[in-house]
Amino acid sequence: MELSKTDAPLNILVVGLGLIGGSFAASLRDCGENFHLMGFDLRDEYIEEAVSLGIVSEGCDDFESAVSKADVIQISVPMLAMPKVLGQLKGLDLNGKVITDVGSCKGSLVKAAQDIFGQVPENLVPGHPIAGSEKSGVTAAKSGLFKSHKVILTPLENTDPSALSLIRYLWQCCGAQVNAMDVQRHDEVLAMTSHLPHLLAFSLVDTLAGNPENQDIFRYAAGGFRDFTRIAGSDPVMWHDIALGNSDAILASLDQFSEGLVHLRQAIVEKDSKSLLATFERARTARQHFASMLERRAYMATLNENQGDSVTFVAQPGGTLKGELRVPGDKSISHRSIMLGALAEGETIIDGFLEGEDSLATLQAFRDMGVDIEGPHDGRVVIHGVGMQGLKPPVGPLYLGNAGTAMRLMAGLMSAQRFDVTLTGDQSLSSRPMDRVVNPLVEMGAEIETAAGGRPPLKIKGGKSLKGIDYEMPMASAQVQSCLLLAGMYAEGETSATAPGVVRDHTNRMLTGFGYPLKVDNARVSIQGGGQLSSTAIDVPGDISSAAFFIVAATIASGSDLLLTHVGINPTRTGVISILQLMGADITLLNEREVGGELVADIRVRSAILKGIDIPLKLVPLAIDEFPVLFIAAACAEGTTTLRGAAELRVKESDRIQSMVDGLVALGIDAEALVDGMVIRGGRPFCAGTVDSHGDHRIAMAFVIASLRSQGEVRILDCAHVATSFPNFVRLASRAGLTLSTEGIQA
Ligand SMILES: O=C(O)C1=C[C@@H](OP(=O)(O)O)[C@@H](O)[C@H](O)C1
Ligand SMILES: C=C(OP(=O)(O)O)C(=O)O
Repeated sequence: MELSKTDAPLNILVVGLGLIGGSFAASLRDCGENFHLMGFDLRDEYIEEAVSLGIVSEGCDDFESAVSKADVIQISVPMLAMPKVLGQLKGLDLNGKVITDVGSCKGSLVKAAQDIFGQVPENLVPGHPIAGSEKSGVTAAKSGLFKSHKVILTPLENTDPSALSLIRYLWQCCGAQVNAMDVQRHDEVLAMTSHLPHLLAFSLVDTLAGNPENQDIFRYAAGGFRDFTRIAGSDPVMWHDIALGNSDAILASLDQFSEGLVHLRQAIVEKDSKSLLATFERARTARQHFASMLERRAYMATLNENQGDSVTFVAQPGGTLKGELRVPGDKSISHRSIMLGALAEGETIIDGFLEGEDSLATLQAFRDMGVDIEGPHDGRVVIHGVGMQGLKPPVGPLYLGNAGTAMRLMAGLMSAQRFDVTLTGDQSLSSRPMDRVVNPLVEMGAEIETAAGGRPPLKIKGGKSLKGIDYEMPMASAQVQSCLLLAGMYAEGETSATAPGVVRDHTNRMLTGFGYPLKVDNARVSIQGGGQLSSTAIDVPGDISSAAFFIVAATIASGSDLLLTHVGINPTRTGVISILQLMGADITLLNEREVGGELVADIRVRSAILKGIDIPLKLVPLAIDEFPVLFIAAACAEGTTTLRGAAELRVKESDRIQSMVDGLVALGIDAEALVDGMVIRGGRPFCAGTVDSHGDHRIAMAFVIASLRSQGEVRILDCAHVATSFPNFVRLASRAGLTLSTEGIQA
């Protein structure tokens, strides 16, 4: 049924003028469309109130005549009263009308409709708005209650598509985000996310209220009690109906919860600190992960909802870098350590793990697939590996936040599992190309559905047998090569991936560390399927990509002398050092050593006068993540610096060529974008100004470094994502000698 383009209004009858029914009517009244809103309720005073508040324009006390006038009938009565209303509707002419409801349990509604009508009518669209309040009644009704809230519709196979689109449209008019879901899935999900917490709140308050000390308990109840029990003020009749209406799913989730509680109790009895800390930490990270997943944005931004993504860095001009710093763990190695540790037999202990959002997203994804992971606690993570075939199907999509590495590498692993998986990410990741991994994986026998243009989400079918391929990669990407090697562990025969040039080789090194053999022949890496991984200990060195900001900082800030300790100097990652040395930088590697298969050194940097260069093509993949800050170095160098062969920069967390050119120009630098690089004519100071990081962590940090040579304050917008790779950047930068503050929330 389409909304007609005639002047006649659409007649909408709301049956049950409580909080939800009243708010539905009020929201439609205010949306500017041509609706005639009618209200029916068994309580006359509710009808009168709804009319006098202007929530409906017609109060109806005769059900039959109200239904005869209605085009849409919205049933908003308590769950257990639904069958009665459906029974009354059965005897009436419902031709051309659309019926919908707002009940919290869809299974019982569908069953009642089946019992009453013989089969669920095609024009019945079951619905459930995920919004409410602990207040009830028509006086609590509020236009805007559903704005930006989710509404779940659970159409059946025989549901009339035009009825479904009309109901979808009405909820959209209320400002809601409408999703469709299977009836059973809806009830299971809601049992866990809504029904269980409500029952717990009711039960806790009831238990404490029965305590003889209750006066004092309630008088001194602090924030935790208030937060936890707010929903115990909800409508008892409604929750009685829900408890009985969705009893199977609720009992299952209550049992699961009770099991967790018994565990927790036991840990306290036994003074088992390890178990208590592990539970609390798992819960805390999961809470942060879910919060940002729901918002599809950075964790830090969700910590303070009022600030949204609007974290601004404010960097004051000048500064000198002195002393010693240790940057956080390597992001590439951290991702891989979780993946291989999870699939290994036995316990893998990781030290120096990067507690940044990207690697935490990988960690959470493996927890979601049933892997028991302790920590991170001061960089230590303990993974109880489940073996090559031990992952379990996750209950929902795996959310990978901002992390391209996580999505591309996991695409390889997930293509070989027995179950279906969907990989999703935030706005930035959702716009990055995935066909570079999807195409060869499909060639190996994987089945993967992407969104338009080969973008995420990736819907990966389980139960496929993969076959080894010999793949010539079109771009120098470690993510593509690693993805194919990981898939290759599960494929029949040999899988080879040849990169056009040198790419980072952490996967090769780590596979060797886990006892999985592979052949490396220059840029061609081959792996034989069917092997095993044996757990190991991993010491993650500091991330040279994070150290790069301070290497450039100490180079361009006069009088600096900085020591960066325990930094990974894997030769496939040191392009930034080679390029800066070609420009004249004073960088010395001290105390070079090998730690767990990776080279590590302390890096001493003293200020130097830089000159512009043509960046050698062969160094480009070895410095691919460091170009944002290298452009800052180039702006400080005398003469022209030219970069070519770096079109990959256009498909990182932002288009890093455009983001950097825009920012450099805004700060008075002569910079020009090329299709695959940039020309910078350097040697002048940056002027004061504001730049947009476009939510890209490396752009944000690069412009902080520019402030060392600026004539005034540099403001950098949209910096929350710095937490993806460098969670303590502001603290370390300030300690090293920059004057940096944040507006919004603390990074
Ligand atoms: O394999 C990895 O860990 C990474 C590879 C690089 O991406 P490409 O493979 O797209 O070059 C790099 O930019 C990314 O930050 C991490
Ligand atoms: C490109 C980067 O990471 P990813 O591809 O994992 O998002 C980066 O950290 O600069």
